[in-house]
Amino acid sequence: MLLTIDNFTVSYGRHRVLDNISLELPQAAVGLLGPNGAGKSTLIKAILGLLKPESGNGRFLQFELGKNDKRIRQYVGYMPESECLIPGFSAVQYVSYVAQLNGMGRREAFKRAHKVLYLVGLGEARYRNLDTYSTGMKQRLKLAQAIVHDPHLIFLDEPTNGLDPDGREEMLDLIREIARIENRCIILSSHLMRDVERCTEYLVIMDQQKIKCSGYIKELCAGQAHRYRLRVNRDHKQAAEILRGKGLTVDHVSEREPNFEVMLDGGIHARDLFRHLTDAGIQIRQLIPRNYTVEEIYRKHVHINANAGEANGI
Ligand SMILES: Nc1ncnc2c1ncn2[C@@H]1O[C@H](COP(=O)(O)OP(=O)(O)OP(=O)(O)O)[C@@H](O)[C@H]1O
Repeated sequence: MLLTIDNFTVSYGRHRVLDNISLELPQAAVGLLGPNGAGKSTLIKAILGLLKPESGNGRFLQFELGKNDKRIRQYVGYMPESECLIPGFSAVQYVSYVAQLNGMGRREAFKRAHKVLYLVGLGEARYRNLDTYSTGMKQRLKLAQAIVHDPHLIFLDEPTNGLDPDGREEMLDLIREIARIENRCIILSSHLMRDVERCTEYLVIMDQQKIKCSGYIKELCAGQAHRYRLRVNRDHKQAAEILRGKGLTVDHVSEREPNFEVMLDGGIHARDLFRHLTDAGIQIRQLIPRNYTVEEIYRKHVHINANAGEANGI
């Protein structure tokens, strides 16, 4: 296990943000998904020892949380959501400074700083004063300081915040590249489903101070029992009507593609579909189990009000 948390409770004053949560994370690329204010950043800070839980304990690799904070931070990189840059520094000064804070010697720190700045695409701008950086460049710089000491686990808190669509795609590509490095795990916290879907394989959904669900995305999204996507050779709307007329549940009839979804339950078999449609001269080209999307999993666990769709990346 990468990380285990048992009965963590964290509050800001009287405001409880994590309520007795327990979690086990495998060595994987993990997506931490939840609406604004769900407690994602708070969880990360508590794991890093930046906030003290009122109760509970946990382990990161072989280290007990809360007792080995300095040691843990050598194995962990953190790209915070908030601004963490030092005004007046150049990028190379800043990143090498962070490397030294993580215990690296001065020479080695500068060497690594140059390397990671090239990796995140800031090689040409590495001597520039970071106050002159654009938002996209600052996000890349925050990523560079998180990986400079080659950590085992990298926390990425809302890494695409403030980026335009191109910048966002580039950042997600970069994260995927970094996550592919052997023995490297990431925990990507976001309220944007697409970011999590693009970069991670294991999902944790948080809402209202609780962990609502966790598991490998593949398993969470595995086929819904009885629900199939059906593609036909022609006139799929007529095909859908025919099956409805036979008492089957049909929905998601596509406007553009010749397909729709059908439930095979209550004693109805695939052969019945073939029979009903062949009688009307329509052939079935494909019949495949329909998987959940991450969005559907999310909606199952998190109440989304009508105006929050955009904020949740839906
Ligand atoms: N320093 C603080 N003092 C008091 N309350 C805080 C503090 N930091 C966060 N909170 C509150 O704790 C709750 C959880 O905040 P947190 O930042 O952990 O959520 P989040 O899931 O990371 O949200 P976002 O996606 O907006 O970053 C929110 O209600 C927030 O207002």
